[in-house]
Amino acid sequence: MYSDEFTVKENLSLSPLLEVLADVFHRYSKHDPSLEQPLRSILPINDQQNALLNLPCIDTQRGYMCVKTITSFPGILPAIDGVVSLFNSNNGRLLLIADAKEITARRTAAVSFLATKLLASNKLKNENAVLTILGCGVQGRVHLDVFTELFKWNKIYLWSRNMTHAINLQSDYSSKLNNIELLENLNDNRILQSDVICTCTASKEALLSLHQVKKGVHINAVGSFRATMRELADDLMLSSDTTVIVDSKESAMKEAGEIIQSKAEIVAELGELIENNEFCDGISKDKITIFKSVGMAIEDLAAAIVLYEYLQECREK
Ligand SMILES: NC(=O)C1=CN([C@@H]2O[C@H](COP(=O)(O)OP(=O)(O)OC[C@H]3O[C@@H](n4cnc5c(N)ncnc54)[C@H](OP(=O)(O)O)[C@@H]3O)[C@@H](O)[C@H]2O)C=CC1
Ligand SMILES: O=C(O)C1=NCCCC1
Repeated sequence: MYSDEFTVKENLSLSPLLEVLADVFHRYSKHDPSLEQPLRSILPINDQQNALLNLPCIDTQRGYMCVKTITSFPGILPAIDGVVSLFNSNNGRLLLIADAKEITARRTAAVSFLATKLLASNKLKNENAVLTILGCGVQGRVHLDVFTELFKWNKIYLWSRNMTHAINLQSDYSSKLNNIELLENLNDNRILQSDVICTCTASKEALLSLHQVKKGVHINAVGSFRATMRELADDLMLSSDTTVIVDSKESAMKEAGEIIQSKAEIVAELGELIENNEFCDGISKDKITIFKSVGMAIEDLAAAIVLYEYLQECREK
């Protein structure tokens, strides 16, 4: 079975995806032996900027194995291209090949939302909550999509290095959302109003420092996945007001520029927060929470399972 970009978009529902993501993140952080995920390989190509990535994992509890093979060519659109392959872990049969662009986009934004729910649930109870998205490429767009499908924000601010990209995104949403405003630069004081910020850029220099955000803000830092990339400044990473959570400690220490360069302490993995209300409730409202993701194979596995099982159900009807 092959699912193209359009099929993935139409059939990968967020609600079951969030459930399966929570389960695999929880089991990953518990070192559940039925879930195996080695470190992914990132093979740089010539100039060190482009890369071939391979992300495998096996989930014998659910009976699936998954491998995503993608290229990352920042600057050539789409920057990410490739496929996700899902197999049966009991008999080795290939079950599904799906477009990796759409799976990567949606599962990454869904993970950011899951982190926001766990670390900033108080913000999602506030009807005046403000969302800011930095970077209006594929990830910025899908973060806007997912974050507005799952929550009603009072105000949304968009910024992109190339302002036209932010204008285009605002305009594409104009029939659905009339509360989007543009930020012309990152010194704009309106960033200080943000309750949740998603940084979705391929930047190599910090875009956000401590003085640009308010106490109690939650940040999903999505963009960096190399030691040389970063979106957040050292003072933000190292402040005594900041709690840093990552998707995987092993991956973050190898791939997350902010963590490697600042040497910030990682307080926990996202999976450790699931079913741990004590930890989440214990984070003071004044704490800045940062969820730094680099991306993991189990996220693609979760998306491929949800998609495959839904498509099977449709076939059987
Ligand atoms: N954590 C995870 O799981 C995942 C992380 N990623 C990473 O997220 C980032 C965004 O991916 P994606 O949206 O697919 O890529 P796109 O190529 O679609 O978009 C790139 C974005 O980065 C911005 N950008 C690039 N360079 C700079 C810079 N020096 N300063 C500020 N902004 C910059 C661009 O701004 P503009 O267009 O306005 O110039 C654009 O908004 C990438 O680094 C990607 O590798 C991707 C998938 C999963
Ligand atoms: O997890 C992924 O998939 C990716 N992570 C970093 C950038 C490329 C895609």
